[in-house]
Amino acid sequence: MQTIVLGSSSITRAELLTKFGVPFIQRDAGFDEESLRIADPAHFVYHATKGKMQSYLEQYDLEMPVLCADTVVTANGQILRKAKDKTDAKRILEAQSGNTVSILSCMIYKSKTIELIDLSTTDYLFLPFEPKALQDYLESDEWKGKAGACMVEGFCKSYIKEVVGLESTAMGLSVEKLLPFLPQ
Ligand SMILES: Nc1nc2c(ncn2[C@@H]2O[C@H](COP(=O)(O)OP(=O)(O)OP(=O)(O)O)[C@@H](O)[C@H]2O)c(=O)[nH]1
Repeated sequence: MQTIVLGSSSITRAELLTKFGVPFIQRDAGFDEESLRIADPAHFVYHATKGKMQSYLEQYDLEMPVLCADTVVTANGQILRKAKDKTDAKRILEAQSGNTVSILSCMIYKSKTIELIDLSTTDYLFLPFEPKALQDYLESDEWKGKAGACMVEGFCKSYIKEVVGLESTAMGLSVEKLLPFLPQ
């Protein structure tokens, strides 16, 4: 399979590509999502991904195909981004405890011949987070750099009562949907 560029600084996205056997190099696309003033989660995650791709293409050519992505978590109609600090992480996680949470991931894959845009959602119904476990998670700092301070494969896993959608989407990259389009 041809090597692609992961235009993202995300460790989790790198781990997902590795898990699915996709050869890649990693470059930060260098786009500041904080510049976006968009309230709708789907619009936000699409324009953030588009911004990352545009920023990448201002710096690099398409000799190698490139993949950019963005992820947001929503609960009660609010966008829950990355937590600024532990207090913010507590607020964001408490908004998800015992609640229905949607995690939206958009990805744009671009080569010389094709462009794929995918926006997928994974919906969770979480049981209430146990207060001591939540406090331990907050102390762990594992929530840092994660949309919604959420780790569906980690802290949140034991609280999943119902799920509809891919785990990879919830972790930041719907790899299964990309695989059929990757050059062999
Ligand atoms: N491990 C883990 N990471 C998650 C989960 N949900 C979201 N993330 C990560 O949270 C981050 C969301 O922030 P983004 O702004 O989309 O991406 P980023 O990490 O800042 O990286 P860039 O693509 O360079 O912007 C991504 O790295 C996702 O992979 C999860 O359930 N588990």
